[in-house]
This record gives sequence, structure tokens and C-alpha cells, in this order.
Amino acid sequence: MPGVSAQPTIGVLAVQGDVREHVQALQLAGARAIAVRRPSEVEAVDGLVIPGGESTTMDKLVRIFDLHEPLVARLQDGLPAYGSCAGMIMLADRILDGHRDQQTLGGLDITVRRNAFGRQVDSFEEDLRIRELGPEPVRAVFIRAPWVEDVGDAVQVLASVRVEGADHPVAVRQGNLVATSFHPEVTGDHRVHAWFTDLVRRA
Ligand SMILES: NC(=O)CC[C@H](N)C(=O)O
Repeated sequence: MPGVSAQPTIGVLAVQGDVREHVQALQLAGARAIAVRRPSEVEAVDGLVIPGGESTTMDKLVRIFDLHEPLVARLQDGLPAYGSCAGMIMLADRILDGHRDQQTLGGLDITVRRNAFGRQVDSFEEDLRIRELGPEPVRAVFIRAPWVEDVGDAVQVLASVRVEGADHPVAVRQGNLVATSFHPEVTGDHRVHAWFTDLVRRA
């Protein structure tokens, strides 16, 4: 499909969270970006971004809007997806400190701990080196962020943050699924979106 390789259509799950920033970052990265609120839109995309926001609310709205099953089906079918913060939680197979009844879409063989840094500090920034993005460090903005508590064999850890002597993964990849605890859409550095757009092109 030549159209797909030139300019993939990437959806941003738009039930809750910072949708507009991701749409802009994807457009600057060379993708055609659309908001996804309906099952028909889930079917129309070549890749999906799940933004930051509040994962318990996002989970509820995804089910109310009848998006849960179509999203799970496409993810199981290999749809490339990138989740940031609450989006990372939505892509995780397992959650710690989740709300009662909270579900995820799953796909990533990881356990995330919600609000993990909250015990230290709610929000902070840190420069991270991520090999896939080149030598320049990424300014990572964490806002009530989760961290990854453990990962399955197929999961590659791209970056970690050290807290009290222990490293906690904050960027992971498993095939065409990528997740970060931080928010690259708020910094003006679109390398994460460009890298993901490329991944969608090649998928
Ligand atoms: N910035 C964010 O996306 C925060 C995530 C939020 N703490 C949650 O659990 O859903």
C-alpha cells in the first residue's frame, strides 16, 4: 500500500486526555493524525496513540463508547500502538494500584504501577538517553506517572529512572507496541512521534 508507507494514518484515542498535543506532534512527524472516538475510526487507522490523562476515566469511557472490544481486537491483530503515561497503563497487561474494576486494553507484557513516583514527588523532569532516538537526550516530563514494575521476556526496556538505588523502566517496546511513562508531546521534541510514525510505516 503506497499510501500507507508515505503518510500513515495514526489515530489518537480521543475519549479523554491530552489529545490535541499528540495530533500536532504526529502531524509534525509526517503522519496523518485523526481523533478516534468511534469503532469505525478504530478500523480506519494504521497506528494508534493513547494519550496521557486519567486511566480509570479513560477505561470507563472506552467501554461506554463501545471501543474496548474493537481496540483489543486490533491490538491483538498487531496494530502498532504508542501509549504515554495513562496510555502506557491502558496498554499494560497488568496494573498495580489500579482502581477497583479498572481494566486495560493490554498487549504489552508488563506490569505497571500507577502513580508510582507519587510517593517521591508528583511531577518532575529528567533527561533520558534512548538509543533509538539518537545521541541527544530526551527531556522526559513525568506527571503523576506510572513506572514499569516488571516485564516479560519479549519486552525491551528503552530507558529507566533511578529512584532510591533501584532502576524503574519508563520506556518499553514489545514489537510494534511502545510505551513511555513520560509526555513527549509537551516538549516540542517530536522524536518519539517520528520514531513511532516510522514504526507504523514499516509495519
Ligand atoms: N499524566 C498521566 O497520564 C497520569 C496517569 C494517571 N496517574 C493514571 O493513573 O491514569
